[in-house]
Amino acid sequence: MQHYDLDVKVISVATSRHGFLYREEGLNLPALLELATQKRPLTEHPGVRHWANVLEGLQATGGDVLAEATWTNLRDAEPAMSHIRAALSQGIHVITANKGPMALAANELLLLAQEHNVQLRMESTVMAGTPVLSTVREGLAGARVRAVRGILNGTTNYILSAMAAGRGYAEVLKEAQEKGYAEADPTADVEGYDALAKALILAAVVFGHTLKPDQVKREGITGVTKEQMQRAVDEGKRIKLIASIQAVSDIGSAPLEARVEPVALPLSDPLAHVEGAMNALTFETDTLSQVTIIGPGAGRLETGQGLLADLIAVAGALNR
Ligand SMILES: NC(=O)C1=CN([C@@H]2O[C@H](COP(=O)(O)OP(=O)(O)OC[C@H]3O[C@@H](n4cnc5c(N)ncnc54)[C@H](OP(=O)(O)O)[C@@H]3O)[C@@H](O)[C@H]2O)C=CC1
Ligand SMILES: N[C@@H](CC=O)C(=O)O
Repeated sequence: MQHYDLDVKVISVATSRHGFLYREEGLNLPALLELATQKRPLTEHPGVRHWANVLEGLQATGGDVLAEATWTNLRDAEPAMSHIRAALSQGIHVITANKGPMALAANELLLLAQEHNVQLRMESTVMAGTPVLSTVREGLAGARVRAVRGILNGTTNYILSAMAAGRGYAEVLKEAQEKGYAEADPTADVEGYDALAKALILAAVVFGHTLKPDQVKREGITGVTKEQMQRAVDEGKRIKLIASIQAVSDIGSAPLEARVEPVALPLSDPLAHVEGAMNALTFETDTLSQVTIIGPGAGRLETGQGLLADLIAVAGALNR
């Protein structure tokens, strides 16, 4: 991190099986990874304090930044919601890849961050490390976004791309899970809930609106048959899971119309050519017409990139 003049010390690590570990002088990450690989308790790391309960550990210790990457829960966003609320209330900056709290309560949590004078950043929640949210926040500052439309789930795009090449659904889903693209429960991917969550996050970040999950029309890809895929290919089309949001009128705070559904796209549509775990999002703006961002939408390294960019942004603000 020399390039950024940044010296990062990881003082806590928490997981559901190992609880919350803390060492003020910093943890030895290669040693922790080695323990995890050997399926040994992380408490074997020398000199750590330990809490079985993550929230108790967090409240008893502290730090500058919490990186929240527990599993995404789109029903009530727990346990991440409690972790994020606790950290922000303690004056700790939060960076997160977790879609649950951002989909259900982005505006409320951003307000909480503001009240405590800390940052809440969430780049990885939409298109993993591909910089969509920072583009909206910084690159498109001042432009009016009228609509967004794109491919927001890597797992389903990976499955649909392979099915278009003649492969079977179940085999490819297993592959997407092995590659770390799918959610802990892949129903969230294939039934369109993950793309819906990202649409809710975009509604909050791009349009400043809080949409509820039942305000988004949702259809996943489990109903897409091999025959439909083949027919689309024969007609020069590709079936993609498309998420779209648009303001219903041009007036400032107009309500939004949002949907997630499989669509047969003609090859003249750039989204038809987005393959595998790649994602893409087109912003319809008043000043630049269309701006499209294409990049990896899933994967552990790709998600880590988004968290790293958020961490560097938080550190940059701390150093000013
Ligand atoms: N993978 C991807 O492509 C992307 C993922 N994301 C999001 O990033 C997050 C992490 O993804 P991924 O690493 O793939 O997910 P995993 O399901 O592989 O890991 C989730 C982690 O959360 C830990 N955990 C669960 N409950 C708790 C708890 N109560 N307290 C502390 N830790 C807990 C688990 O601990 P343990 O190991 O002990 O079970 C596990 O280490 C998810 O929210 C996901 O939706 C976002 C964009 C892309
Ligand atoms: N399961 C998600 C991971 C990233 O958000 C996906 O497949 O896109």
